[in-house]
Amino acid sequence: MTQYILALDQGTTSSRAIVFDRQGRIRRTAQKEFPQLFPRPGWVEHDPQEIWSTQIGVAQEAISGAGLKASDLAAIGITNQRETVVVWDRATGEPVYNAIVWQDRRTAPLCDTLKAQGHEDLIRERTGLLIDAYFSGTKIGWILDHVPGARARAERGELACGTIDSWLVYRLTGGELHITDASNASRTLLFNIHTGAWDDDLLALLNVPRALLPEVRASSEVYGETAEGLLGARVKIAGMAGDQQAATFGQVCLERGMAKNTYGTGCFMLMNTAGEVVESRNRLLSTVVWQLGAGAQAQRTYALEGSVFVAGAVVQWLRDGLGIIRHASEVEALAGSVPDSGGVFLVPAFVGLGAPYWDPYARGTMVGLTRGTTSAHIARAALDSVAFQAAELLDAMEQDSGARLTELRVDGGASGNNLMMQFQADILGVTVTRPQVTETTALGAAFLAGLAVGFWSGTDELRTLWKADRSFEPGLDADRRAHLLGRWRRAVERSRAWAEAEQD
Ligand SMILES: Nc1ncnc2c1ncn2[C@@H]1O[C@H](COP(=O)(O)OP(=O)(O)O)[C@@H](O)[C@H]1O
Ligand SMILES: O=P(O)(O)OC[C@H](O)CO
Repeated sequence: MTQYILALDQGTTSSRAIVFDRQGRIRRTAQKEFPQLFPRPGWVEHDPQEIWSTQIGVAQEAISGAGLKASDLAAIGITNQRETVVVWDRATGEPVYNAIVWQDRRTAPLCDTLKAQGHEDLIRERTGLLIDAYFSGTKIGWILDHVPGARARAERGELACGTIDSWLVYRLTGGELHITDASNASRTLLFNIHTGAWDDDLLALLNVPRALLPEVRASSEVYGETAEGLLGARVKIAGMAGDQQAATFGQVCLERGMAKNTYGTGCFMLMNTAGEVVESRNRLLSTVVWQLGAGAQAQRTYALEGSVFVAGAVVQWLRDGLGIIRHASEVEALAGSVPDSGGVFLVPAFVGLGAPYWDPYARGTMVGLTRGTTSAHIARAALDSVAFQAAELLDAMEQDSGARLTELRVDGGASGNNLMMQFQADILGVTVTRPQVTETTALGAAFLAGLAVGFWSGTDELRTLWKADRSFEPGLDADRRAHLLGRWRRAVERSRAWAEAEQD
């Protein structure tokens, strides 16, 4: 009997594969990092072949490491770094260019033009997004315009494009399926989140031929099987969602008003708004969090999202840029060696600022330094900055949704930092709860796949599988909280528009 689900989690810095059992517990994990390519300042690329080879490699390793065979798997679920796009030749499967990664800023000038032409309202209304180089649409246009012959080949239907989920399914099925799911499609700037279809006006605006695009499917359904010979037996591919949406599912935030925050490279807070697209007045995104059922039965659930570009990455900077720690895990002891940041505020706007500012020209800033400032104060300010950014997201989310949060569920690599999680609860004034399984992104993909093949009976069963590990209760009074947030906002103001000024 098939007792396991395999989740493939293709992230920004590594490919992971995790085997889950019926209790939602991890049986085996395999992970492999791959190179980040920075061909020019502000450009970030991945080699799509490397994405594929690391992903299939860890899948094989996880299955054999668990002492299993592919025939022991009930299904595979896929989750992925979002917005990153690949364009490839339909006949040969060869990419025509590297994957352009979500962090890549090369299309910022084009986005400025689209904004100046007044397209922001149309885009917000149809896609729930705003105009920013973060999303896939302008990246696809860039590849078509810069790879010789690509636009003509795309128009003749010879090329295919897709986010990383599409690319993996295409390769897993031996080129049989060219599909995506609604949660990934909703990050492209080309997808109408109300109708659940690619939008001709947006395709025309961004000059993307329809023939390039994948078919949009539900997040939980049997799409097909892995190709013969790939894993030893053919396995059903039955779940697909963008990583932040999958984490929301893995945290079983299934009710309206429930929210999760994932602390990885960046930090992404999503609040379930059920069947309603809530229009943000605070520059948050509205996004499809998952689609269950297809065709006339399609049921799309939406979320408000706040996207912060630098969270755990600020700790990497302390390690690699400043050299004040050797391992990310050392930051807690260093930051905990002082009672607070000693008045230092660090705004990690290394690649501009995401929500709610969306300022591509902001840059990192440190204020409040004195002769008494030490590396410990800087480490503390770095951890505080992650919590302050999340607090601004929650504030915006509560205003937009009218919901008052009682608990924030947290996950991701940096959520293991107890000092940071305690400060997060303090500065939010809300209980912060960490589950036993913090690999909730992969768990969510497993849940979506498992539901489609009847491995789990339904969402009620999933609710029983989620278990809290530790809760952090808020301990700051409201005045102190408001004071610290006020100072943080002053620091943010000092970081804004810096790169723009430099160009003048
Ligand atoms: N103890 C810690 N405290 C703070 N940040 C940490 C800690 N351990 C790891 N991190 C950060 O967490 C991130 C890795 O988390 P992960 O969820 O694997 O990210 P991603 O999926 O984006 O690659 C890194 O940016 C790292 O600096
Ligand atoms: O790969 P991660 O975990 O850094 O997530 C990246 C996000 O999906 C970008 O939108």
